[in-house]
Amino acid sequence: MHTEVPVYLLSGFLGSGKTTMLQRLVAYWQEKGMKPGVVINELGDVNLDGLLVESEVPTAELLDGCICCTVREDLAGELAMLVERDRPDVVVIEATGAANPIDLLDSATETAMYAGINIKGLITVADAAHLLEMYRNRGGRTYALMQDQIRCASVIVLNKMDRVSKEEAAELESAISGWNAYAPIIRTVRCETDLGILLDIGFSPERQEQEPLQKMPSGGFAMLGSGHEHVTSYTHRFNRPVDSERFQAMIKDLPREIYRAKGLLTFSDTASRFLFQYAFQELDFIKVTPQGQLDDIAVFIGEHFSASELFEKLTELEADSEQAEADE
Ligand SMILES: Nc1nc2c(ncn2[C@@H]2O[C@H](COP(=O)(O)OP(=O)(O)OP(=O)(O)O)[C@@H](O)[C@H]2O)c(=O)[nH]1
Repeated sequence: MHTEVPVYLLSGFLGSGKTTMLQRLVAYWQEKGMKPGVVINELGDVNLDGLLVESEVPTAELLDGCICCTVREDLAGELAMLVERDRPDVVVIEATGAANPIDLLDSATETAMYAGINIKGLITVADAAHLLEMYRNRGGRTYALMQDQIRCASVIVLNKMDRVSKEEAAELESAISGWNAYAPIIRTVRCETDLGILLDIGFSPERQEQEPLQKMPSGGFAMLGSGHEHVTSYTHRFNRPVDSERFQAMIKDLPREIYRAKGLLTFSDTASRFLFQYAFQELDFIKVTPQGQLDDIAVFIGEHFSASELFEKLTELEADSEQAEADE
């Protein structure tokens, strides 16, 4: 007889720190001698987050669409297959930052009916600085989506505490408690926290009995269902290595409507390849050695931005880099 596999859902707006949390959870379970499985959903058509998860971890990918709508049916199939094929002890599903968690919960709960899994609950990771800005300016669909993600959470990880003051954190916590009075709030930098405590306080059986997953403060549902058709993505495949400094200058100059970008790049002026991450005006690089043949690629995500303008800028960057190299 198989026991049910516990499944945790990981939500949070684009760039909030979900993959950072996913890596910590995987390491935590592995340290305990468990075999975790992961389901990764990306808006673009390549799995860049997968590069950050060790290759021996059983992984299912849902690319080029969002769990809560276009790849909804695939989630059920992929999750059931992962459980059947790899027999993980625990599964974590990382949704795209644009996912509406209610639809995600709905889809996962449906799968639970036949796939031998037990949905434990939802961890929502929030970028404290980004959320604060949205909270102060109020309004907009991004803000509504961030609130939805918090409303549905079993536990809230208030991440990027290095980017807000103590007073701002307190202001945020009081706003968050107004949206979700039940979920504990855990303050973190780079999602670093005692995961034993996080999983315990967020998902103990007593807690779930008192507060079923979909229970939200009254009126919560009225705000939901906004969808995310306003969020668009553009994927660029590079034809040649680009100059790292020119690339950074281009990223710094991106319009505000583009709030998230990530990709895998070969620079003309460095030896190794890099995974770049751009989230809410912060740019990060991680050295990577991808397995197999992976092209240089960048995915840009935002609201109502011009893909053709971006395409032109990137093509220009490639041409400039080629010229700079020829001049050397
Ligand atoms: N300053 C700061 N940066 C952080 C923190 N946590 C994560 N980051 C950085 O924020 C960026 C986005 O982190 P991810 O974990 O990829 O975020 P995500 O939610 O998975 O992003 P999407 O996959 O686009 O939804 C990366 O460059 C991280 O290194 C933090 O606490 N403080």
